[in-house]
Amino acid sequence: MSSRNGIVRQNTTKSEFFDVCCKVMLIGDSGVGKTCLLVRFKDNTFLSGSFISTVGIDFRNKVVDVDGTKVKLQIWDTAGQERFRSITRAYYRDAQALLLLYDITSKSSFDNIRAWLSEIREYAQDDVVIMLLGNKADSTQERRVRREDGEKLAKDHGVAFMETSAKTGMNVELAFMAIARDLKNKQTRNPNDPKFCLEEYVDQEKQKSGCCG
Ligand SMILES: Nc1nc2c(ncn2[C@@H]2O[C@H](COP(=O)(O)OP(=O)(O)OP(=O)(O)O)[C@@H](O)[C@H]2O)c(=O)[nH]1
Repeated sequence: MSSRNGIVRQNTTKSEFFDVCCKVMLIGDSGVGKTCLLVRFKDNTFLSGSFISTVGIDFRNKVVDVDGTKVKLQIWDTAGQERFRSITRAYYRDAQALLLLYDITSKSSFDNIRAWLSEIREYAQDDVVIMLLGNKADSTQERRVRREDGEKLAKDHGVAFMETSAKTGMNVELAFMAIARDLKNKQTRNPNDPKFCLEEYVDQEKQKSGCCG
C-alpha cells in the first residue's frame, strides 16, 4: 500500500496499483453486445464468430488513469437472458455505475430499456451512475433504432447517452473513461470543488472527437 495526494494507493497484485476502486455493471437484453463491449475495452479485440451467451455473471478488472489517479474498474458482465435475472439483480446494489445497452439493430432491445430502468430504480443504489449505450453502431444497414430516439430516451430519464460499436471500437474507451472520471470525482472531490456532470462531459468529448455517436 502507498499514499498519493492523500489517497491510499492499494494493490491486489504487484502490477495492479490503484487509488480508487469502482464497480461497474453491464446490463441489457441478451445479444446486445455486453461481453463484446467489455472485451473491446479490456483487450481491444472483437469477439466475432458464433455468439456464446453469458451464463450468470462474470467480471474483469481494468485500471485506468484519470488525471494521475489510478481508477480500478471492476466490470461485471451480466447475462441478459431472463432466466438469470434473479442472479444479476443480486449484484445491482453493489454497483456504482451501470452501462445499460441496447442494440441499434433490435427494436425490442430498445423497447425493453424502460423495463431495465424500472428494474434499476427498484434494485440499484439511488445515486448509481447510469449511461445508456446504443451498441452495434457499425451495422448501419440493419439499423432499426434512430440515434435521436436513443438521445431522447436518455434525456427523458436524465442519463448520459452514446452509440458504440464493440466491433470497430467506436466510443468504447470514451464510455468507460467517462464513467471512471465520474466515479473518481465522486470519491475524491473536495466539498467546494465544482460538481462533475457526466452528460455534459460526454457531449463535450463527443464534439471534440467529431464523432456523431
Ligand atoms: N456488428 C456488431 N456485432 C456485435 C457488436 N457487439 C456484439 N456483436 C455481436 O453480437 C452478438 C452478441 O454479443 P455478446 O457480447 O455476446 O452479447 P451479450 O449482450 O453479452 O449477450 P448475453 O451474454 O446473452 O447477455 C455476437 O455475435 C457479437 O459478435 C458490435 O458492436 N457490432
